[in-house]
Amino acid sequence: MPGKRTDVISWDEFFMRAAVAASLRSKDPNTQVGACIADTNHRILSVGYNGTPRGLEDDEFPWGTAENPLYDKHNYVIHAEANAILNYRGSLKDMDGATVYVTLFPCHECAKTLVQAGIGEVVYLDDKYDGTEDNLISKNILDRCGVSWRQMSLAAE
Ligand SMILES: O=c1ccn([C@H]2C[C@H](O)[C@@H](COP(=O)(O)O)O2)c(=O)[nH]1
Ligand SMILES: [Zn+2]
Repeated sequence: MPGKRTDVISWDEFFMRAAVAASLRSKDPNTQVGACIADTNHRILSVGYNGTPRGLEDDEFPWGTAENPLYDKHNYVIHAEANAILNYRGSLKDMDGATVYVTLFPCHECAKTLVQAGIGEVVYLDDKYDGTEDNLISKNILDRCGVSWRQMSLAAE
């Protein structure tokens, strides 16, 4: 009898690759973010990426930053983590203790939202805003609220 395959990808890699796949849908020319929420039974609950709110045409959208807040993408884009939570159609109870896999370390607004949704762990790929005020606040929120965070990497193909 042939043995089973053993060189399968880990759960971490599986969920992070789902987050990366979601990020490929983002229209943001500067930073594409994907998020994948997996529960404690290794089930994917939801995925999301950074994009415009439904109804706001992302082809006509000004995807840059601007001094005038009216024309700055940051004031319009829904973040990947928020989209992943909002895309979920089940009970929020399912998110208790779940892990979010994100391609970018969550901002402080997302950190608050993740905490409030019951997420227990954040696994991220990139932390390109490490050390900024927003990033420090985010880490402070996660630490104080008992949400653990760790970085992982994906092997290049
Ligand atoms: O927690 C986060 C933080 C940021 N994003 C999104 C929002 C924007 O579309 C980009 C950031 O753009 P920059 O040009 O790098 O400022 O990333 C997110 O989805 N989640
Ligand atoms: Zn955010």
